[in-house]
Amino acid sequence: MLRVEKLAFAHPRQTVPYEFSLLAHAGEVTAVSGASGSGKSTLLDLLAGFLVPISGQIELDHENLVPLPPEQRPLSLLLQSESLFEHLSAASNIALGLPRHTLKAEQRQKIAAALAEVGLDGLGNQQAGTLSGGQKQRVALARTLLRARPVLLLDEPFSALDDETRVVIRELVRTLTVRHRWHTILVSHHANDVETLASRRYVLRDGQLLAI
Ligand SMILES: Nc1ncnc2c1ncn2[C@@H]1O[C@H](COP(=O)(O)OP(=O)(O)OP(=O)(O)O)[C@@H](O)[C@H]1O
Repeated sequence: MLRVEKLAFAHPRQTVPYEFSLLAHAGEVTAVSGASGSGKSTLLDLLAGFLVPISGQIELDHENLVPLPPEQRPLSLLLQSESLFEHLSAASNIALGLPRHTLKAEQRQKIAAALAEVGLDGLGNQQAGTLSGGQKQRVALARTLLRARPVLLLDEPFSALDDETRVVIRELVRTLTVRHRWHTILVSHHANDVETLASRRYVLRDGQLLAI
């Protein structure tokens, strides 16, 4: 379980600090919605370690994550339009999720398995810049698979997709979350995404997360 407890933070000139508390379970999508400027990105930045809290806890299965720098935190971040290296192949982008010392044969096998799992069989050699928006999100999810980190942070991950692709990628996120027991935190303005995916929901209002 991911437990955020009274995590406090204030931006410069912010008079009343945020105080975030949240529970997210393995194998479930936990949604956070809220008005523009309510602090959703601030929450994700705190979880990812890009911002340092004043006080409070972030615990994953009782391990305190607050002292860990971003690269050592057991989480992956997936954004609206994924930052792939466009000149590299899909497979090379996915390989970035593997530890550096991984042997070539093992790399090939793991990349092929990840490509198959996200429905991109046979597209490993295609240059990332030539993939569709949905295919790019699949590549990003495949990279996340290989990173094998138990927390997935999603920041409006479906916003750049057309309606049909959105439904398919949403289902893929759900399937992978359940299969790999990820603690998936979805930040979204879209009621439909929240309705269809989330087991737990919070709304960010007046600097706090309210369970709804
Ligand atoms: N570096 C900063 N310095 C000062 N204030 C900041 C900084 N970053 C964000 N803020 C302010 O903190 C508040 C929350 O911003 P944040 O980006 O977390 O909101 P959000 O809910 O993600 O908004 P949106 O949905 O529009 O992306 C806003 O009022 C914003 O102006």
